[in-house]
Amino acid sequence: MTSNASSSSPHDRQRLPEHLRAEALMEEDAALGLDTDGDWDGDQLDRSDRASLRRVAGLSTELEDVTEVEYRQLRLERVVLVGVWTSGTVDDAEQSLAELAALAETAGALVLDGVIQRRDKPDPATYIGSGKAQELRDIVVETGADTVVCDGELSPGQLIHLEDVVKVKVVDRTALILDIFAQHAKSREGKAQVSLAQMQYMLPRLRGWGQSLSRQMGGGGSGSSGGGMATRGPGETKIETDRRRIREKMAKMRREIAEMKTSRDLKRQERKRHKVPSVAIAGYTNAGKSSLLNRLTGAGVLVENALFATLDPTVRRAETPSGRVYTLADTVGFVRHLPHHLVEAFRSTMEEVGEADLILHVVDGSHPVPEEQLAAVREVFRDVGAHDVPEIVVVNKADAADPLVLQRLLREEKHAIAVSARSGLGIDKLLALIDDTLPRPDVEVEALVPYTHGALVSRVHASGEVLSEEHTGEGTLLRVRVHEELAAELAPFTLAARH
Ligand SMILES: Nc1nc2c(ncn2[C@@H]2O[C@H](COP(=O)(O)OP(=O)(O)OP(=O)(O)O)[C@@H](O)[C@H]2O)c(=O)[nH]1
Ligand SMILES: [Mg+2]
Repeated sequence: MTSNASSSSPHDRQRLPEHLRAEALMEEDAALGLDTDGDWDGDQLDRSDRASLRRVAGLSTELEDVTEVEYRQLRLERVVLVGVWTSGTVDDAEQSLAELAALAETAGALVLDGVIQRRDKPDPATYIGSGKAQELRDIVVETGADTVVCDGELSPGQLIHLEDVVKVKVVDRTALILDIFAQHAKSREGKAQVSLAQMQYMLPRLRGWGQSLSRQMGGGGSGSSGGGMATRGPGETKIETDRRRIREKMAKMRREIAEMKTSRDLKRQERKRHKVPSVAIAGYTNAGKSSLLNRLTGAGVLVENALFATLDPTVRRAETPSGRVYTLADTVGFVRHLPHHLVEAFRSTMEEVGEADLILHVVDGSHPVPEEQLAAVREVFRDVGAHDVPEIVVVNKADAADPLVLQRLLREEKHAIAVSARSGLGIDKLLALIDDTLPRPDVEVEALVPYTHGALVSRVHASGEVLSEEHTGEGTLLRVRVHEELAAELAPFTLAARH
């Protein structure tokens, strides 16, 4: 925990509504004198320095037990963000950092500051370069941050070197996203997928995270504060045992995930056999996918102004205005530079998208450049073989969007529609569009089904399209459009059929 004995702990503050949180932050900043005018004397530096050293001591990240890998929480509290800006405009770089800030907040952190460093490429040793690392150390001291979050994936070596300079914990974007996923996964499968990805990420970094050990191995006789921890002699062997046990655990987890996938595949095949068309809602994180699912089906799915609120695929039954039944699946949100381990771990979940009959690609219309989100998501579509599924671009949050951005999107995207899951604007049109785009059952049948065959009539309702229905003395007179299999079952009662 931090050593700032302020009245409200950072944890209390995180649960406040956003606007209040900002106020609370300002209050505390004022109380700590952080809203400084640049006045800085040696005494202050000394004091903060001591304070921050205490923090480091409290942040032992050494693995006590292999199970910690699974349950480890980053426990981010007060963070400073740092990005390396290698290409693109300054706007791009700032947006990327703003997204990192949103990710950090989602993980429960308080963002104190963010800096961008212009470089041709990240520094191989310290990511931002040793001079900048020193400046970053100053910012860390000044703000009282306990963690630095880097906007990229750092090598184990970069993490260690940067930690050595800034003297607080350094994590990268990948670790942050993994942490959010770990907090949000609910189902057994989701949890297993996340811990597999976490272990994969941790494996080469075990030494880096066990800070004292890394110093000992690399730094020689620096005699730094970590030396007293009980990892000296047999440290190397312990790490090796840890690695082996993690590998074994990973293998076991892979098998479990494969089994869970099998049972999900069976369910999906079952739906396919019944020819129920499937629609997948996919898109960038926080675009409003779950809100749209709720709006379209009345399902009570968790909606949160947080990234990656949804991690487990939710499948709901829905009906088109013409009464055709289809399944509607909510999916994991995507984000730029989704950590490779996660794409791998969630491949099976994302493959559902590839097998859908239609994708509702939801994009946040109130974002300044929704095109970037569209492109990032399509990259993942390509990765999981979902590029040839018909797609409707659903530009959501039309209520809050810039009309010019909306116009631009609707012009650029051929199969697009603007809606607001919140206000309901455009939802009727979207429902009609889904109806038009979903594959049609292909046989039109007229049949008189006796009342003793009520179940057959229900199935026609569920998977076919009922054009007319009349209850006569002899049974239900149906004019319907159904797929071949059902047409065969209706055959005994058929009056007329045409293709
Ligand atoms: N203004 C506005 N806000 C919306 C609309 N639809 C959703 N939101 C808000 O956007 C935020 C994210 O909504 P979700 O439905 O959780 O988004 P999601 O795409 O499922 O997000 P993840 O599951 O986290 O990837 C919530 O705060 C919603 O209230 C809309 O039409 N207009
Ligand atoms: Mg969601």
